[in-house]
Amino acid sequence: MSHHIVEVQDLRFAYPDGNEALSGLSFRIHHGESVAIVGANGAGKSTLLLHLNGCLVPKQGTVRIGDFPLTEKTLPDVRRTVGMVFQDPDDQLFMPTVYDDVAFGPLNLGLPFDEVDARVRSALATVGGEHLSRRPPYRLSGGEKRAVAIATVLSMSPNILVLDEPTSNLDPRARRNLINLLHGFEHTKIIATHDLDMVMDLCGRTIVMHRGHILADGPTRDIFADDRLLDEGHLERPLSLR
Ligand SMILES: Nc1ncnc2c1ncn2[C@@H]1O[C@H](COP(=O)(O)OP(=O)(O)OP(=O)(O)O)[C@@H](O)[C@H]1O
Repeated sequence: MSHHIVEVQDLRFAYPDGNEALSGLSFRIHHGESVAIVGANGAGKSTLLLHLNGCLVPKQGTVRIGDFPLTEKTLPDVRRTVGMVFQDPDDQLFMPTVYDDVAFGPLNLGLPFDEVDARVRSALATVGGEHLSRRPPYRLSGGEKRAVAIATVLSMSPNILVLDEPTSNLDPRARRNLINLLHGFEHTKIIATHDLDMVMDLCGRTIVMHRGHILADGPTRDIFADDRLLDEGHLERPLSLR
């Protein structure tokens, strides 16, 4: 597999109403990097992430995941490689029980039942959610739903984890647990977030988006030390740096 595990070149995207959300983005992310995507509301973060696991297939520009250019044909390969945790866990949980939700992906891969069961148990244990196994997802709290949504992705053993606003609506303890969990995930992580303190803690590299463009891409510490850049990107220094 290519060591440029994610490669985006001149990616452009407009929603059907003509709203241009991505105006020509290019970057490469290597295996094992932990990269934050930050920027004001409407900067294009979620739209970019949707292109990384093929929820949106590039029409202008290219996305490469490892050895595969992302096209309709390579979608199954890309989805096996990239695990996407959506902004709203309700978009990810739809089965009658937590167990069924976490088992859904591995079952679809055609894995034998024992292997599916082992993956479900391991993924739920990783997020501290074994006790939720038989519960209906719609009855869980926001933080519990988030943990289970992450388990549904971990059970697929992805090489790349893409998370959209993973700490939103989490209480401080749940947020800390999630950050610890993500520290333990050694593969590539790409995280869109407004939680700049989490970025300081977790991501060595930060990409700043502004109105569909990349405003800056570099070491997180350098980005957050640049007041002019923060101002231009409508961002504020993380609390831990004030
Ligand atoms: N379904 C849609 N139809 C039309 N325009 C959309 C749609 N979804 C998003 N947009 C627009 O695309 C642009 C980028 O939105 P996007 O959700 O990617 O931003 P974001 O950086 O993730 O924002 P936030 O921080 O608020 O989640 C915005 O101008 C937004 O209004």
